Amino acid sequence: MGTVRVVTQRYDADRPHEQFDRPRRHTRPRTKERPSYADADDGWVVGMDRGRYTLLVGDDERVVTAMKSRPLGRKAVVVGDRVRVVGDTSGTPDTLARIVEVEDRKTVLRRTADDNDPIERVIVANADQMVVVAALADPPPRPRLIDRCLVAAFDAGMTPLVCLTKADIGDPAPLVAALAPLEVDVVVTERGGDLQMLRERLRGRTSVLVGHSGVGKSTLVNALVPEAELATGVINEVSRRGRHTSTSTRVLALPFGGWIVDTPGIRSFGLAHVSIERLLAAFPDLAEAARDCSRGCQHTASDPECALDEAVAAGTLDPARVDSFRRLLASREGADLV
Ligand SMILES: Nc1nc2c(ncn2[C@@H]2O[C@H](COP(=O)(O)OP(=O)(O)OP(=O)(O)O)[C@@H](O)[C@H]2O)c(=O)[nH]1
Ligand SMILES: [Zn+2]
Repeated sequence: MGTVRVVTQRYDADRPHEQFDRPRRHTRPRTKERPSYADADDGWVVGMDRGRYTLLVGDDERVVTAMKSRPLGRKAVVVGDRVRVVGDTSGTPDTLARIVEVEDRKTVLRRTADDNDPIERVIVANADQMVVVAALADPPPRPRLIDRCLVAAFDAGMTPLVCLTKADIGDPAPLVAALAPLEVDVVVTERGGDLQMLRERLRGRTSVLVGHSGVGKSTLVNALVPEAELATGVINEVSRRGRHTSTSTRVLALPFGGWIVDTPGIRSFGLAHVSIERLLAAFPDLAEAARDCSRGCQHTASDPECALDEAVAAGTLDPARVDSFRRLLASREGADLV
């Protein structure tokens, strides 16, 4: 299993533990009906493969294999979940622990329904940043796809970061200008360039990388996590079988602190469920202005008395920002492949 190999090959052997500003587990919301497992350990799901979960358990982050326990019923356990685990959590080879509780998720990234699987499913939980990787050339950028990824990030509750690759063969200026009104952070990379800006943005966070084929995701991951390359072959082998693509999501530890969630299985996002209100909430200034809209206003350019237009006319809102928001709203329709 690729996951175990990568996760165990962490760099922290020669680094003080404190330097890893990883998400902590101290807040553990509980619901009333849940049984309390006083003796359970806290775990973090970093990989899954056919019903077996790879967890990091305890402060020493032992790599433990676990299965779902019966009380969880049909509740899904996904990569990124914070869980409570009982049984043998020593991490000794050939032992199997049991996941008894799944903590409330801070963020959820959903994969769209498709012909093989008509249900929208959570693929990653609790990531705090989505890195939208897009090439400036070869393949040419697809601005609408970037917009769709941004909608998915806002909906999931993740901070978006756009990473524009291949600046050695393409000009970032037009895309950077198009993204500016959204106030999304952008980093630009190029062949042979250093990745310091990107590292700064990844440090201490749990980031999901998304982007369609050929944009340079693997190149980035391999540069950021030297050991990742080792596992790539394993992952590709798994994905090629087709059926298991969605189970090959893995978490990679960044040598400078933080984590990358590698999701080769994401082909498109389900955005149909994203409400106008949810998207609007990601734009506090627009949300404020839209409080003056009539009930049922869809905030599009064709809504007759949208308060966003009134605020633009009054000079209190940036028209480019309103246009960009409307562009994102419109991008929810359609089903571009990532
Ligand atoms: N010119 C240039 N080429 C790059 C850059 N980054 C990656 N490439 C090339 O782009 C091609 C695709 O890169 P990958 O890293 O395999 O892209 P990917 O997004 O992982 O694609 P999949 O593996 O298909 O998902 C490779 O030939 C890379 O060498 C860059 O910054 N500049
Ligand atoms: Zn409106």
